[in-house]
Amino acid sequence: MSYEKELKAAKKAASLAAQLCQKVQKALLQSDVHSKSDKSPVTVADYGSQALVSFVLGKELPTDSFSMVAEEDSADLREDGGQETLERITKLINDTLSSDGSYDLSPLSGEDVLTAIDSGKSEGGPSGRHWVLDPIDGTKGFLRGDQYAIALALLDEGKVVLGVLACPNLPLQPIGNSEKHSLQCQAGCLFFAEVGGGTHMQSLDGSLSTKVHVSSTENPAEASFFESYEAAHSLHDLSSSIATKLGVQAPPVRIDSQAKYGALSRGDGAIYLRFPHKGYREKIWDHAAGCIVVSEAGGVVTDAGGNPLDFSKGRFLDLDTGIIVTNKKLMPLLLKAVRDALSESQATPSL
Ligand SMILES: Nc1ncnc2c1ncn2[C@@H]1O[C@H](COP(=O)(O)O)[C@@H](O)[C@H]1OP(=O)(O)O
Ligand SMILES: [Mg+2]
Ligand SMILES: [Mg+2]
Ligand SMILES: [Mg+2]
Repeated sequence: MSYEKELKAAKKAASLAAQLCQKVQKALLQSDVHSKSDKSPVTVADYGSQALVSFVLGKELPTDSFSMVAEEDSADLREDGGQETLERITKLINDTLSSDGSYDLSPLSGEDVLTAIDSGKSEGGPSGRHWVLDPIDGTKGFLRGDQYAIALALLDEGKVVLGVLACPNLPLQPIGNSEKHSLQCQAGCLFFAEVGGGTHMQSLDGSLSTKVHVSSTENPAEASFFESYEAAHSLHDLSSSIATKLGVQAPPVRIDSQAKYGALSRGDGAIYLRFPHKGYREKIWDHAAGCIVVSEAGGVVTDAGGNPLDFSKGRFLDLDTGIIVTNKKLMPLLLKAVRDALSESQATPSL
């Protein structure tokens, strides 16, 4: 089955959401940042991106029944004091839509925006089609002026069939350890993948796309690895122990968000290690788009036990310990290094 029209709609939605986020990141005001009940940050751009993606998918695919599993909801915006924030979000969306000019419509109201945000409340699951959206993945990176991604995927009967990653601060050229990238001179990258069709990358301002492939290295000594920038999101000591056991020589490349999956899909590094602190439950929107972008580029994404990620279980991933990503040749060696490091860390709980 081809998902051509769905992929076209997803690329349009993620690109417009990226424009909205870029606008906010350029003029970021502290008043645009709020704390959610789990103390994680959320900004007008997270809400605006979610509403815009929902709105664009509805416009581009008017005949499809619409179900979406997305990170944000409108509860905080509906509370006393949320009105001013909602007005900012509504203006951002209307400005983005009117400068794009694709749709002939009257401006959206605050109520339209709340409804669009709440269209992301689906539970997903093994049957039917569900869009899966992280409107800003890596909000902490976004606030620091670093990497973030708009991550949109489509689940069909429990499988990820397409994924789009808009990475506004990721340069088109390969990234490595040393460079600090300037935000001014870049258009950013759009990665997209459809099941059986490979992974492609283009610039967010619409250049021709190129097919990308993961690194083909078989030699761990030549492989560099990605991990979270935030130590609170992934155990850096454990990654370092895995990398040492594997024989990786380069220091970790630490960047925020699913931009790591995008960078990996074009061979910037060969490995991604993600080991959240005990008790953290991974959400499907944090991996669905990244997972297909890497696997269609020839990579493998599994949990720490070597099992493929199962996106059919609802809003959460139900997995063994952590997530690891690499190419097919390195995966057996990586799995062994992970097993060894994990059993050592259980013997030495400070790791
Ligand atoms: N305590 C946590 N541990 C692991 N991941 C987290 C935690 N809190 C939030 N996240 C999510 O992890 C992802 C970022 O991970 P990374 O470290 O790879 O940038 C984001 O999806 C972020 O959510 P959000 O979408 O709100 O930014
Ligand atoms: Mg968040
Ligand atoms: Mg996220
Ligand atoms: Mg998010």
